[in-house]
Amino acid sequence: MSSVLQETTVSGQRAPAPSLPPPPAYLFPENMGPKITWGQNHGGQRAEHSLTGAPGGRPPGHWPGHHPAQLSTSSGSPSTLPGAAAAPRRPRSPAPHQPAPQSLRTAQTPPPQYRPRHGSPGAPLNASASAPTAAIGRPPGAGMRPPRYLDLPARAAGRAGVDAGHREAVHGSDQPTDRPTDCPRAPARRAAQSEEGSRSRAHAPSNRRRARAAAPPRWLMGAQARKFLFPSTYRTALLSRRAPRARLLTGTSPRYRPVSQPGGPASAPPFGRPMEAWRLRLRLAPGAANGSRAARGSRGGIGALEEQYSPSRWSPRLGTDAVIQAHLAATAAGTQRARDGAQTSLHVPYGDGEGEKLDIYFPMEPSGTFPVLVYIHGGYWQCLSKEESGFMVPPLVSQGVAVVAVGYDIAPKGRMDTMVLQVRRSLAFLVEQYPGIRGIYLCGHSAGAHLAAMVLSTDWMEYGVVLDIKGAALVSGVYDLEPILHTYVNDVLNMSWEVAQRNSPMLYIAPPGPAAAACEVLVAVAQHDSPEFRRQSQEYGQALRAAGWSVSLLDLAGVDHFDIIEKLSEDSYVLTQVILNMISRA
Ligand SMILES: Nc1ccccc1C(=O)C[C@H](N)C(=O)O
Repeated sequence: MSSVLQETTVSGQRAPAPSLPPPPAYLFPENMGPKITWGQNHGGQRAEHSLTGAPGGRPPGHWPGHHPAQLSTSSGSPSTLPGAAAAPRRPRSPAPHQPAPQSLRTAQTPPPQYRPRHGSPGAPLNASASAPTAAIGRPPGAGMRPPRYLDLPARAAGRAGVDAGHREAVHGSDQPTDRPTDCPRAPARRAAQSEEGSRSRAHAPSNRRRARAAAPPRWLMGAQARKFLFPSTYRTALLSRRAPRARLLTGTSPRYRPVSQPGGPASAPPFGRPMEAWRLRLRLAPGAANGSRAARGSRGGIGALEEQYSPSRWSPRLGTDAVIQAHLAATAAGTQRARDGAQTSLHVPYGDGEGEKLDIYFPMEPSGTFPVLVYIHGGYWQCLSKEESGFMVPPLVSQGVAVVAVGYDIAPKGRMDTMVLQVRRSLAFLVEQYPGIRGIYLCGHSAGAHLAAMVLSTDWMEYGVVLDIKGAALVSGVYDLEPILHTYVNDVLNMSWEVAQRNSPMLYIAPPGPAAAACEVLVAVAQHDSPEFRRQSQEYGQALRAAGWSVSLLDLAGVDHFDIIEKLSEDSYVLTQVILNMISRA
């Protein structure tokens, strides 16, 4: 691979959309004024190899509203992925779905009139490594480094404008983006619809009635699905209702022994230990109990953690709800296109369970044997399905690679242990049933990257097969589940601390076995993933490498948590090319 260091991100500037009827502001609190993007320079990063632009020769700004694909990788050393502490976010577009004239500009610094909404995208992945507060008050012999994610307040110091961004998000004069769309197969939502569908609609506000003509009404959805899919809308309600999570978790985890609650007796720390500084950060600021946003918000503690684990809040492209809707739409449409264009075997059962099915997309010109890319979808273990998991098929099948989209039982039906087991079993099934497979490659996104990483740490003896995974692309994944316990994501997953531990690939990194010695692992993360997601990828990649795996860390510029994977539907996307390269090299 040639060695070209990227210099600048060229960005498209969107014009303000023509005036649209104003929606109730509370529906879309995240959408703010005109959108400007700016890029970042990864100079100074030790990059073994890197790519710039679209391999297909498309001009910068080819993807509507996207940066040209850029990638910098670091495969030779456990170096830090480049951050972009100086690169602020662009404010919201009033109508992101409007065609955007691409006036190109390069910018190293943000225009002064724009404040970052969530601080620094692409913040250095190791920003907290030297946080001096980390060790304060640690009891002697505890021998335990506080989890990095609890350094959020310290790291938030570099996130100028977070609070301001929140205030703006809540009180700003917002403009509509897209209507809410559905997660087409989300069981929680389906159940909610059948359960509530017969209720009278007379109580629906009239503005929602209008939206109903084209989209299922959000008030018919179950609370969990609503919260998950429309985080910005739900957030306000959530803040006023929910008990502080730190309190809910107390006692469940040895690493999370209760801290004294606000107003509680500070002089009587639980378990007779002095209170540790990092635990104190789990305390909600005074006033949290009455649900004030300022108290629970983004200044640290649980509020900051939830923000870090809400990928939609970090996208510079679209508002929180809109980016999720766009993701659901893009993945579903892409899958439909793939099914129309490829030879398939759909809904092949790999187990007895209803959800234990997989879709196979065969290569265009099948030869006797072919490599297979097994795709494991994301959706925070509670959304999406294999029905939205074929969008990356066309560029792969045209190059002689089969694709298998694995279905698994998402929460609440599926528990974490079950999901991991199901995905592992699907792999065992494949090698048993299809001896023609010439090499298995994994690709997982987000929660799917977590599951793929768990597959990497499988002892296949237990499954009675010899499984030779030749490569894995782990895209924007979560590899340590413990922080998830403290966020809304666990409301549906309901993981205990033990479950989170035994399903954290970060804690089960074994040296590659003889079969895995040649396995190449790509750990990819988006520039506009949250610092926590970026940290997780970096630390997992480094840990794998330290254990002897062959790892490439990929920091993809100009993409967020969602389009980092959506764009696998494009031949010219840099990650598509990297994956195809990985497969052809083996
Ligand atoms: N990964 C997803 C895939 C599909 C639909 C939603 C998600 C989310 O992660 C939603 C999360 N509540 C967020 O704030 O981004």
